[in-house]
Amino acid sequence: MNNQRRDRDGRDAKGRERSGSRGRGGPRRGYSASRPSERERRATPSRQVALEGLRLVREEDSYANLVLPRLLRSWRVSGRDAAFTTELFYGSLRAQGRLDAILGACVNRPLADVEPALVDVLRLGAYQLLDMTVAPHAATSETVALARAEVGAGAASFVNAVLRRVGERTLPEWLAEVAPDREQDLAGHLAVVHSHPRWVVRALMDALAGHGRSREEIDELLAAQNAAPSVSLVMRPGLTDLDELIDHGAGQGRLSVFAAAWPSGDPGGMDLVQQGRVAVQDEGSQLAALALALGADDLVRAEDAHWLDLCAGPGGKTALLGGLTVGHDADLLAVELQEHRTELVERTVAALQEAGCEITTRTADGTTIGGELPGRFSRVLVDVPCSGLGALRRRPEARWRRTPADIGHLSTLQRDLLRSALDAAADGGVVAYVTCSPHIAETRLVVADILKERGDVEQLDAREAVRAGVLPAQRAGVDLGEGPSVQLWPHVHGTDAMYISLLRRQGAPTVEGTA
Ligand SMILES: C[S@@+](CC[C@H](N)C(=O)[O-])C[C@H]1O[C@@H](n2cnc3c(N)ncnc32)[C@H](O)[C@@H]1O
Repeated sequence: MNNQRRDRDGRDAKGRERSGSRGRGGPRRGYSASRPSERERRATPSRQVALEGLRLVREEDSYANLVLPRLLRSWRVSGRDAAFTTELFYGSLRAQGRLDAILGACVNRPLADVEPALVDVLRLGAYQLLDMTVAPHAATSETVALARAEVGAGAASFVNAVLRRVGERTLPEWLAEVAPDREQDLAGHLAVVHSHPRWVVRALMDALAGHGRSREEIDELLAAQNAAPSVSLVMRPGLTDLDELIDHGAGQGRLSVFAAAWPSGDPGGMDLVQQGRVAVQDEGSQLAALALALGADDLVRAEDAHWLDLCAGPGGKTALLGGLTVGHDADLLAVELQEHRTELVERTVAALQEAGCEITTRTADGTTIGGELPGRFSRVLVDVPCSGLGALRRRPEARWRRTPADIGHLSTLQRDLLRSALDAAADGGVVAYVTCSPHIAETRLVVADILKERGDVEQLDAREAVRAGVLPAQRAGVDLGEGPSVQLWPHVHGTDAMYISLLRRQGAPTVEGTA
């Protein structure tokens, strides 16, 4: 199965893989036949919820960000307990590589030989001891109790012995012992210290250099990828405004003209979110959509009547584009390969459609749209499936799932989608090629290859177009690099590492009456 599809697309509404499972055929959990929801509820189930979340991510390949809210709801964990569980669960996933290096030094057999469920318990215990402000005796005794309840008495004494060894040193002391020497093996050192796979560290260093920044920024970048992102909201164009959001407790966004900042917690209960007038969306994603919907106004040289979103699910950028078609008197076609994701797009844009925006959705393979509707669209967004290496803040488990082989499969699909997007563009139409990965093979190399291959495409300077979506007060100060494409970074812009390249088609055949 295509890894990209499995990881990004092949899931049900609960975030579980639809078919096939990484856990299938692997070691089964041997400690309890029942799921937490079937077991006796405990007074403070925070750690049980975190453990069950780790199991679902490991065995069922679930997305952490979909699993956790569901578990918190079904276990009725809220307030400070929910905050504790969230930090423990996400933190243990992010720190997994570093924790395993430390645990490996405390266990007298390879960690790979320890039952996976027990490794999950050990990770939770070690994370509390080394990364959280939990009192050491509480961290150890609670984790031992968790092991006893979930695995058995023998497991409890094993966990007790291992965590006592872990607790003998602080995190810096452990890193000094288990991380390779920085001078001799920089990538290996950073991989342990910042808990990223070694190949990802290398790819990100290459990405920094390839996008005109310094490799020296790698520590800052990796640290930013490990920080929990603040919650940013997007206002659907025409459906709300900042004053209304401020009345609901939000603050002004940092960069995007459509952003608002949510102080803390889950904004999902807010009426504006439930009505589809506001949603959670990273400001980098907002800027990518706005670069095309607002910033390309002076770049489009075609009749500006038809817009296309070629990879639309779940519809976050579709909604920004769709809401802004109104001011341009245009319509928007949103294409998505996976039917269940087309349904998500439909839900996302429903309030905009009710407000009169002409948005049509369609389940189709985007690589064929250029052949089917050639030369029709004045603006095309192609937000391609990618490795997601720029969004690790919000997908803590993704770094452990991806492999270098994924990049090869993905970059072939990315090229095919970009070719189709360009074929669908009218003469003078603008295509925005977007990824949430800074990997050079998914960004600059894709664009460079397509530019080499086609004589009907010119690359535009995306910086001014991106700037058009930035709040006026920040415009002068925002560093958008050397151009012509824009690469955003968590450690520089506080956004996901979105890549945005604008291409204009010239000399496309004019198509009359294509529908
Ligand atoms: C990066 S996501 C798009 C995110 C979306 N633009 C948003 O802002 O919510 C890429 C999407 O492309 C879809 N996709 C993958 N292959 C595709 C194809 N051949 N044609 C159309 N869509 C495809 C995936 O299912 C996924 O929903």
